[in-house]
Amino acid sequence: MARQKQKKFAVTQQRDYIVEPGKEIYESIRGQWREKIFKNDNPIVLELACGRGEYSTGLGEVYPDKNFIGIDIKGDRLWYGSNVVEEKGLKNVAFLRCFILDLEKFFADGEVDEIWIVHPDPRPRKGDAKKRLTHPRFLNNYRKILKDNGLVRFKTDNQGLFEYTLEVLEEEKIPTEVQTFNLYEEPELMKEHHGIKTRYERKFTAEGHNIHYCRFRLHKKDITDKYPVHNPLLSNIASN
Ligand SMILES: C[S@@+](CC[C@H](N)C(=O)[O-])C[C@H]1O[C@@H](n2cnc3c(N)ncnc32)[C@H](O)[C@@H]1O
Repeated sequence: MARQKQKKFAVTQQRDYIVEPGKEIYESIRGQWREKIFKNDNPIVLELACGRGEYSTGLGEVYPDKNFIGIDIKGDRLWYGSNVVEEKGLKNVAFLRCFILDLEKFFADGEVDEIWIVHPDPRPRKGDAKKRLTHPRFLNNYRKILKDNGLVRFKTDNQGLFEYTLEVLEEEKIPTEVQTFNLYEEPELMKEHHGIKTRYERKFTAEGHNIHYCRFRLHKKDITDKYPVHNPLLSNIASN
């Protein structure tokens, strides 16, 4: 019932900082986030698979001199996060509703300074490896929108996904700056998270899962044409 109400609210109320299908700005925002949404020149940080966007709103409060964009395909979750933005009066937090593989349609080359990937779906089936957000084809896409040497932070409760990610990074010759299988035992690394725990993290820790965390940097020189490129001028946004 509450979920239905939220969806109705989402289509009836306009919020300028939510970029979603049906809005004119949806197709013209590429390369213009600072100018059109944030009206400043500050760094842009993405939270991928953001759900309710706890990192965007939490970090947005801690770092008023950075811009945060929570990205997810599920609109009702973004609307939950947008209520937090309204309550806290945050001017540096926005949301984008799109598929993560389509990031290139919405961000220009080098427009993004940093990426957080927070508890994405683990996709444990072998045949689903291509859908994992740390599969090389996703890393390739992140390289295109990140500035050179841009930072990626990855957090998951899922040991299989974490091990898979470390394997991918090793194969791609991407060194991790830090990595831990139990973040909660690393007080220095915990500081980077500012006490923020997402809805899924609270659920997973209550079930006794450890939280895994690593960060690494991606270089433009490693962009490959091995994976199909989304051309924002050619692809149809509605065809997701
Ligand atoms: C397990 S939930 C985690 C949500 C949130 N980060 C948290 O920790 O509470 C994974 C989220 O990723 C989103 N998601 C999964 N694959 C996606 C994709 N390819 N593009 C956009 N969103 C995606 C889902 O809609 C879902 O909200």
